[in-house]
Amino acid sequence: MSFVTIGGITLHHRHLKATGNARAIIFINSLGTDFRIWDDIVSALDGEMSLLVYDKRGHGLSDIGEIKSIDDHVDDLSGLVDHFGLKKVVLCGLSVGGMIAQGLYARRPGIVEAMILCDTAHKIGTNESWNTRIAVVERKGIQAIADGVLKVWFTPAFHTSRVAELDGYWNMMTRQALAGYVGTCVAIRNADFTDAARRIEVPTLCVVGDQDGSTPPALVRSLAALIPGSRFEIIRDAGHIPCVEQPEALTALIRDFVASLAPGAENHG
Ligand SMILES: O=C(O)CC1=CCC(=O)O1
Repeated sequence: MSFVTIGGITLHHRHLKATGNARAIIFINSLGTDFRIWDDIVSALDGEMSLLVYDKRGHGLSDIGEIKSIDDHVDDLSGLVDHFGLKKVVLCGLSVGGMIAQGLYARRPGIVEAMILCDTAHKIGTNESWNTRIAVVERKGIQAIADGVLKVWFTPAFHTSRVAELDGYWNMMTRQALAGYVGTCVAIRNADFTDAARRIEVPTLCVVGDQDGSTPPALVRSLAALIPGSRFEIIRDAGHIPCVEQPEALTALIRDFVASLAPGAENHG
C-alpha cells in the first residue's frame, strides 16, 4: 500500500509507471467508492501508460480532512501531479471525479493534455436532491440510501447476475466515512462547471453508460455539447460505473482516445 501526505492530507494511491514512450493517466473515483473501481482498467492498461489511481479525500484509506467544495479535492489532485513530477497528464474522472478533473483543468490548464469525463456533468443533481440525501445519511447512515444508489450504479442485469459483486459494492459504499461522504455531497451540490466547460480547449471524451440513472446519456451529451470539439460515446449495458460493469468497452475507448492524441506529450509518467 502506498501513501503520501500532501497539504496535511494523507492520500492512499497506486502508481504504475510504464517504461518508454508512455502517457500518464490519472483516474479519479466517484462518490462512495475507492480506487478499486478502476482495477480492471488498470490491469488492462498496465504497461501501456503510466497509471495513477488514488482515494480522494474522505474515501477509502485517505484522510477525511475537510471537504467544503470541489476545490478541496482539486487541491489533492493538483498536489499529486506535482508529487509525481508529472508535466502533462490525461485525466479520467468518474462522476464527481469528472468534476474534480474539470476543476483541475480550470485551475491549471497547462498540465492537462486531455480529459476522459465518464458519467459526469457540468452540474449533477439539484440542491433539493442533494439536501434530501444529506439529511437522510446524516440521520440514518449511508446504508439507508445504499440500495437505491446501487440501482443507479448498476443495470438490472448486473443486479441479477453479479450478486456477490453487488454485495461487495454495497459494502464499499456503506463503509465510506460519513463526513467524507456528506462533504462530497455538499461539494457536488454547490459545483457548477457550465461556464468552465465552455472554456475547455483540450481533447475531451465524454462517455456514459446507456442505463446511467445518475448522469443519464442526455445530461452527459449536454456536457459534451458545451465542450468545443469534444467526443461523445455511449457504453451499452452499463449504469453509472462502466469501469466496473463494462471495463473492456471503457478500456477500448480510453485506448482509442489516447491513441488519437497528438504525439509529443509522452514520457511524463
Ligand atoms: O451516488 C450516486 O448517486 C452517483 C453519483 C453522483 C455523483 C457521484 O460521484 O456519484
